[in-house]
Amino acid sequence: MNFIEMLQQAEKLNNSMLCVGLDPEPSRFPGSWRGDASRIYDFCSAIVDATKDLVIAFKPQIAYFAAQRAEDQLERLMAHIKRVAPNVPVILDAKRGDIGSTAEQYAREAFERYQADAVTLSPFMGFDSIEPYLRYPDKGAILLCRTSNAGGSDLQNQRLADIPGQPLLYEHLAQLAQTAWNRNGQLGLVVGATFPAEIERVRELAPDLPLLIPGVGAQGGDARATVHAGWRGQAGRTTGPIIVNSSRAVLYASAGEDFAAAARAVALRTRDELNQARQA
Ligand SMILES: O=C(O)c1cc(=O)[nH]c(=O)n1[C@@H]1O[C@H](COP(=O)(O)O)[C@@H](O)[C@H]1O
Repeated sequence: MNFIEMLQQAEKLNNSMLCVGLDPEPSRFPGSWRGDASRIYDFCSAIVDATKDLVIAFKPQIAYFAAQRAEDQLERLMAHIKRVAPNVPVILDAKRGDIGSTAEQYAREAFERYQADAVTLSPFMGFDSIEPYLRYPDKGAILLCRTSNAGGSDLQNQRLADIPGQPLLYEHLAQLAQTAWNRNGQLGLVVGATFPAEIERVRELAPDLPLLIPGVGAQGGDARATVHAGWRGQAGRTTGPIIVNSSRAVLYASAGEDFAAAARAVALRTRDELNQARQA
């Protein structure tokens, strides 16, 4: 089963568009685990166990592991997710982007070492920096397009005068990902929940692609507006799935021993809020 099929299956099985982001910060761990980087696996696997029936995907952010010299714990966590939630795809958030020969190594890291089902990529270096990931036909490659941060506008909202129609950079990217770059149907796009109008524009330009939408929860993105802008059921359209990520709001819902139950409660509430927006 390829990444897109896995997404469709998990969406249906768990009735969910919610992705729980795994961004472990030891300083925010509960009780006696606080500050202890050796507990990263224990913390994340408890979150996975508590939410695995509520999500369309999990998204570990590699920097949180690498910064703590905890890559071995990330390997164990990936294996754990495959064991306890084999139907839930895992997106390794690494935002890689480099020349082809180096990209080959990053692709090996994501897909062979960590066994990720998809990886996030920065498309700034162009198609030959993306192509090595497309050699893994069952895997997904999700390109940054219109990111959730304020500085995303610095480049992504610039107009490209030399391209017919003079699109904004993020619009051009969405168009390329929907068409010429999407050789094997593996691509997806990142669009921030903090910019619903841009989600709608990307959805217009890339109707078939999965959209990874971070920014609900801690960054204040509106779940309802996100679904209205990006979900497939609107106005009779059939479009790719949306994967709405929340990390800190779920992970750190409680600083006490009840952290996993509290994470589950927030994940459940967010999943239901997203689902309700499909009806309204
Ligand atoms: O690619 C991403 O996942 C990403 C893209 C983007 O535009 N904005 C963004 O916040 N992210 C990631 O999504 C997560 C958001 O975390 P919270 O703000 O805690 O929900 C972090 O892991 C970010 O690195």
